[in-house]
Amino acid sequence: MNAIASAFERKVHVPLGERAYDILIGPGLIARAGAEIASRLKGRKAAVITDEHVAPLYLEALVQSLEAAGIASATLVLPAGEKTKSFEHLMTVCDKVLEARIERNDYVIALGGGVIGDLSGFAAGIVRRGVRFVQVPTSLLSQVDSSVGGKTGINSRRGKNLVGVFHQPDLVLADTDVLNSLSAREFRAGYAEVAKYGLIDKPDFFAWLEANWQAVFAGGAARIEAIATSCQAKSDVVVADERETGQRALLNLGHTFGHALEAATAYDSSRLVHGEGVSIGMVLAHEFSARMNLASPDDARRVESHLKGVGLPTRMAEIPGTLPSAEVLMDAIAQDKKVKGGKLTFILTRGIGQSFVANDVPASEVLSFLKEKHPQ
Ligand SMILES: NC(=O)c1ccc[n+]([C@@H]2O[C@H](COP(=O)([O-])OP(=O)(O)OC[C@H]3O[C@@H](n4cnc5c(N)ncnc54)[C@H](O)[C@@H]3O)[C@@H](O)[C@H]2O)c1
Ligand SMILES: O=C(O)C(=O)C[C@@H](O)[C@H](O)[C@H](O)COP(=O)(O)O
Ligand SMILES: [Zn+2]
Repeated sequence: MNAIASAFERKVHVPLGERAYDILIGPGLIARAGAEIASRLKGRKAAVITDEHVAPLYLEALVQSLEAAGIASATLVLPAGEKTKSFEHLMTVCDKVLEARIERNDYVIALGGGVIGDLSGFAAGIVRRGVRFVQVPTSLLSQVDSSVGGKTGINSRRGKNLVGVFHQPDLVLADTDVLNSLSAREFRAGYAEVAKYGLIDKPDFFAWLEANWQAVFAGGAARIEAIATSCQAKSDVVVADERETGQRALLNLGHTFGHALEAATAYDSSRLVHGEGVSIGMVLAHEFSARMNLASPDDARRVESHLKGVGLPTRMAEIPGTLPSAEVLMDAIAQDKKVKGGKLTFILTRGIGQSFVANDVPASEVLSFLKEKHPQ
């Protein structure tokens, strides 16, 4: 059992009382996963859930590392892509966890991106009314966002992430080596959520990204720095408002529009992936804020210029295929979990790094804005 950390490793602690946990970020963590889990937690059985892209690359190494630490594992390999966040696959995961006789102190381990993390975390939250959960995030998006904070769930045909529970992980192991096998498109999609933290309330981080994004894409110290800064930013927000009764909604910057676009493309990852929807959504949120005279249009131009510069889509017109009408997009927005008393909540901004939660946003303003921006 080798539990020696790399000199580059970073740790972010999420201080949530009895639900507190560590996020370890750095190279070589899959090989050390068994040792890290066994040194912190008691269970000796795991159900490892992964997808068909990640399994051939990293499943065996994880299973061996668990075995070396005395943790026996059952494995389940699911299809890759957003459509896997479904009731059908939730049943398959729950059944695998029960078949493997995972007890409450044993683990569900999610090895993969946010799709596998959200789905497996949901299963871990409901099987036996909650078993332990370890995240081994393998996409940039899952390392900077979805593995942290305990939001789990699946999509419904009525909208994105509409069925789920809060279930915090017990440990997050973000092995930065595995990002080298991620496609350029998926790396960019994850980067949208990194930029999001700057745009919420860290203007200096956004400026740092504008200057250093090429180093972040290249790997090495700048990448680890960006991941650790993102995890710390997310942890701070989650600790202040774990169940999104208020300020956690800031993490939804760009998501009200983005989620409507994901639903409008029927969660077809070949047309739009989550981070791309967030990129387009963040530009729309900045433009809408300018239209409401809350922010300067220059800020929206700056956001678009950076996201476009790294190769992300920033306009609805860039989504392949035909989009439904602005009215249909509004229907999806009406299902958003932030809606209160039928009134829309949006994350708007007064400028770069000055986002705020706006309740009671007039639906008529949003509709006419969407009609203006709609490509067809
Ligand atoms: N729970 C949360 O707080 C939260 C936060 C943000 C996003 N999300 C959710 O996360 C999902 C998006 O996550 P994602 O972008 O990771 O998508 P994903 O899980 O679909 O992963 C993206 C693609 O990359 C592949 N992949 C993952 N790691 C790889 C690796 N190391 N090498 C090669 N291929 C790899 C996957 O197989 C998949 O094809 C969405 O469903 C979104 O709603 C949840
Ligand atoms: O953790 C959060 O809170 C977030 O909003 C993070 C988002 O990046 C993420 O996409 C989340 O799944 C969206 O949550 P939802 O409640 O809008 O479904
Ligand atoms: Zn997101």
